[in-house]
Amino acid sequence: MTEFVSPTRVDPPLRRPTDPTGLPGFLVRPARMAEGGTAEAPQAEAPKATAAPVQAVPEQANRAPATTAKVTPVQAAPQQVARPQAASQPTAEAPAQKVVPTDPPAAAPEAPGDATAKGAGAADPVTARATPDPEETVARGPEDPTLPGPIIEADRGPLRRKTPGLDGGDTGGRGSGDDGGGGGGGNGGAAPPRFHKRVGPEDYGRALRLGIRAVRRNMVMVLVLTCATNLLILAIPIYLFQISDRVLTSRSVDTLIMLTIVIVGAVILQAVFDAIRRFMLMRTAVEVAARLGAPILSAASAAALHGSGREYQTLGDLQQLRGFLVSGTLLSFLDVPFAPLFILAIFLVHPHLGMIVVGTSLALLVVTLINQRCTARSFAEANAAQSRANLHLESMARNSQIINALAMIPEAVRIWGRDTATSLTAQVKAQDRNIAASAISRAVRLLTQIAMLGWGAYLAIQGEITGGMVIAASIIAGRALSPIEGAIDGWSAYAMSRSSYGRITALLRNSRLQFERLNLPRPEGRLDVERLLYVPGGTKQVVLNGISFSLSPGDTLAIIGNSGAGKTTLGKMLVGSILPTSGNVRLDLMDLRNWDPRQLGENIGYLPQDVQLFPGSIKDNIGRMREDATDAQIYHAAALADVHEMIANLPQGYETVVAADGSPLSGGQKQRIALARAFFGDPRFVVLDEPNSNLDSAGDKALARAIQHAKKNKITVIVVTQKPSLLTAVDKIMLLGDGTIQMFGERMEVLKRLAGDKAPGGTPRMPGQGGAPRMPGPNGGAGK
Ligand SMILES: Nc1ncnc2c1ncn2[C@@H]1O[C@H](COP(=O)(O)OP(=O)(O)OP(=O)(O)O)[C@@H](O)[C@H]1O
Repeated sequence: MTEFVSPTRVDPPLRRPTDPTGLPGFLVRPARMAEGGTAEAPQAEAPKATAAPVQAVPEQANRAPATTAKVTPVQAAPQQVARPQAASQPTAEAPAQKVVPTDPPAAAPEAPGDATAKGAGAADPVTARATPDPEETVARGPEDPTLPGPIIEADRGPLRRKTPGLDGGDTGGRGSGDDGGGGGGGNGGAAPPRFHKRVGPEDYGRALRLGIRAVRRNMVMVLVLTCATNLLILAIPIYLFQISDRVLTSRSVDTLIMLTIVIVGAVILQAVFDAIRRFMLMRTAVEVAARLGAPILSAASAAALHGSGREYQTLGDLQQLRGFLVSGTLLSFLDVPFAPLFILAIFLVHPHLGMIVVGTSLALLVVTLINQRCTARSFAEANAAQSRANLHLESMARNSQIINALAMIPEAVRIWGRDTATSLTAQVKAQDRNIAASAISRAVRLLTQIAMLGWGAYLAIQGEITGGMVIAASIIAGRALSPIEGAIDGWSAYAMSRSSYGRITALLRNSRLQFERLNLPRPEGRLDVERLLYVPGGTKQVVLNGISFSLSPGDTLAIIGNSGAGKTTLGKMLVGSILPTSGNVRLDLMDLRNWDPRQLGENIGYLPQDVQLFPGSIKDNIGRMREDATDAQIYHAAALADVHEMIANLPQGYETVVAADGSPLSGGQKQRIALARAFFGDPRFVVLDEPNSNLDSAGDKALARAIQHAKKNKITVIVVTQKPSLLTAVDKIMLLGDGTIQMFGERMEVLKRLAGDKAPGGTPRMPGQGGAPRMPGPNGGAGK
């Protein structure tokens, strides 16, 4: 299975805690029924735990008093407690309605194409779990006083009870419709219930702090080793000094041997320490990349809600930072603080020589500062232009086919070349100055050594120091100045890494704290949209204005309207992929922003207008790249989108690998696989944006069946469409115009109002099909 970059949060597999097999619900159902009575008893005896979520939501309930009783999780709980008894009773009395669960192999050959059409057919895993099981009812006992609502356990989130009315499809319960849906447990059956493990909050600032702390911790050790290395560097000049001034004058072989042994030990130790600090820096770089990679990617994805996706480039910044941590430049920077120590040693040899080195160091410092000032802006320009070029490159890779087909290669290359050239020009400008600064610093260093030797010789002639001292001081001066020179050489790398670090910290610090959210019971699919306003960032264009409407669980709504009316934008907002400038989108009363994002995603299906599949197998794509997606769930979703037969005809079937451009699938096939992905896991609320734009008649039928299935299972569906054919499948229609609701109501009612603009043949003319639809008055029926 293709590895999918995972965010920092890792959710547990979608398995029942009591299900050691991990098989999907409908496969293990019979065994479960047998053990149901005992296995669930401990959970049923946790009334206190149930009380927690019940008390948690009244505030939400107050916001929409008219309908709270039906859908508020809080208030649904008592109903859930009562409902299974009521639901189980008729089922027990009417065993003929029981659907015997079947294995997928039995279902598989029959399911394609007619899985839904069979309705309550035994082979359909959807319906197999949709009917309450009398056996389970008997095992539990209809008089069971502890019958369930969702239970929130201390650290495992809401655990859905395995009662017929609550879990795994409660067609009976939901069929009545008026009981509030029983907490939204019904899902058509095949998907196992969700269990949400509570995980710590996604605090990017904390991840950054931990990353910095890891660097600091290692750096302390690296600094200790650097200190030791630099001290040991003094061994060679001292050795030279001792040889020339002591051994040669005393002609003592013993002293020579002793000194040589000591110096060899010091040099070996210095090499070992130096190697260890390099090892540590390398591991520090890896640790930083490992600690910050996932938070950066996660924060960049979150930031893409408001931005252009440019934040993804921050991962490149992390690479830059990692490279700097293992570079020689950093070692030079680390060695620079020890330069005063060497200068002190030279002072001890003779103050004049010390003064020469101090003067040189100051000169080098000035060169460094001038270099920094002269190159900073150019390096920043180079970075910015390189980012633009990279963005363009990514878009070229995505649109390679269009570029080829329309012979746009010269233009694409020109745009990339322009940004790259800007970047390179700025880099050359900065590097020119950098090279000049390096040359000056190197010349200064060499001149310093000449000055030291010359003046040292003079001092030796005057008898103030010995010849050995002159040579030793010259070597020490070289050691003192070389890290300064190295720092100047590597200034560009340092400047770029500093900018990278700035972008990383800005992203992680500015990202909204992803604090821990209560895992709610599975939503029923009630949607409340309140006064949505959307003005894209950096523009003054009002794309959506005052959009308010509500849908009950199981409602199907078609959004129609001319091109540019705001349909796609509204669809994106309804699934939380973009955030409104003001207003709220609530699923089961809770604002989308306040849902646990992972839980929300699992309960939402979305088919975007511009279908993109991930590079990976068809199986992975349908299963939303989840590692815990079961084969049964994937098959169920594929059967629902009627794509199983098409997949079966591919040489590798479900294991067929889809490339980044979607090949080898056709546009329609991609759309149907994306439809299967949208319905994967039986979400409670689905938005389909132009779902049939590429579909043939078979695809259209599959789509109608999927919508039918959604209706039957009380899944709320919104379809953005330009095609009249889909309107027959929906209950309600919304006409959007210039970002506002022009009409909203029951299908027939809206169609009648549109009928004033009839197309030949009596079909109401769709907006955008020539001629504007007749618009109602200012109070055009929009709203709840
Ligand atoms: N991020 C954005 N920045 C600027 N304008 C935007 C942005 N998003 C949407 N718009 C504008 O909002 C308007 C509505 O766009 P949207 O894609 O929602 O229309 P639509 O009704 O789905 O059209 P179509 O049927 O052609 O897909 C367009 O004029 C579009 O340019």
